[in-house]
Amino acid sequence: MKLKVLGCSGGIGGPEARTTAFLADNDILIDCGTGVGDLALEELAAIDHIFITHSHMDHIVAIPLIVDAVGEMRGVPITVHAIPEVLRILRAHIFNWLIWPDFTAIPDRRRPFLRLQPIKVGEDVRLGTRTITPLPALHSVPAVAYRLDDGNGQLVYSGDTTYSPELIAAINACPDLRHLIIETAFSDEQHGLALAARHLSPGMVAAFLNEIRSAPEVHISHIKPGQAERVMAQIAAAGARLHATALRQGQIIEF
Ligand SMILES: Nc1ncnc2c1ncn2[C@@H]1O[C@@H]2COP(=O)(O)O[C@H]2[C@H]1O
Repeated sequence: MKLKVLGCSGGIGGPEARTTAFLADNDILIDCGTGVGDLALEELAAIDHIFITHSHMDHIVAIPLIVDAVGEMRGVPITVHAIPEVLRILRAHIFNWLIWPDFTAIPDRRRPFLRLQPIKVGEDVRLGTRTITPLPALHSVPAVAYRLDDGNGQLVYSGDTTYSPELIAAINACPDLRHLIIETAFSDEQHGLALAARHLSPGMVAAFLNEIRSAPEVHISHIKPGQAERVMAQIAAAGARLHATALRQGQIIEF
């Protein structure tokens, strides 16, 4: 599988700071932040599936815009996969005819532009040779991480999470973990905010990484704008067993 980082910043602020979205091959999005806005219309029209970690704006903002942009061009709906709590929030607060039209009923309910598909933690979703599995995460709103597997080892993406023994256990259950994309939203000076907003700080991510029993490449994502150097230096200084590098917008991970 080929994963292209369209955005991996914890916020906006110039062309290098797009919010989270990963393009898997050419037809699957994992999260749907502002990074999606850089795709051409033809690339947007090729997206059949969108997997969402949680309902926060920086991870969902492009869903309504994609559906409107390419709905007419496609013969089949775009399917948004998420846990039921997240789908309820999208229905109530986004596709409610007030913030955005309800594209699950456009042009009509039998052949809509958008389909909302509930998923469950631990249950595989198979798309051809690819398997995508939601894993437990712990954030300020209901959230999941994802495991991606195309038969050549696994990649785990944490989504937004604070320290989670359940996620650590799920990561340690991966038989051949090649890549771990893990968030570190805030610096150690903002540890209190990291706890309040249920994110990770460098000290917490080092403790998290020390619990991982395999040896994946570790990529740090979701650093808040302007904090990248400080956060990466603090992670290095924490001396975790696993070395970590900052995930870059535009980076391609193949596994
Ligand atoms: N007390 C708070 N709880 C949660 N989020 C907060 C709080 N104060 C500020 N925020 C910000 O609101 C943001 C919402 O998206 P994030 O979870 O990425 O990161 C969060 C923080 O940057």
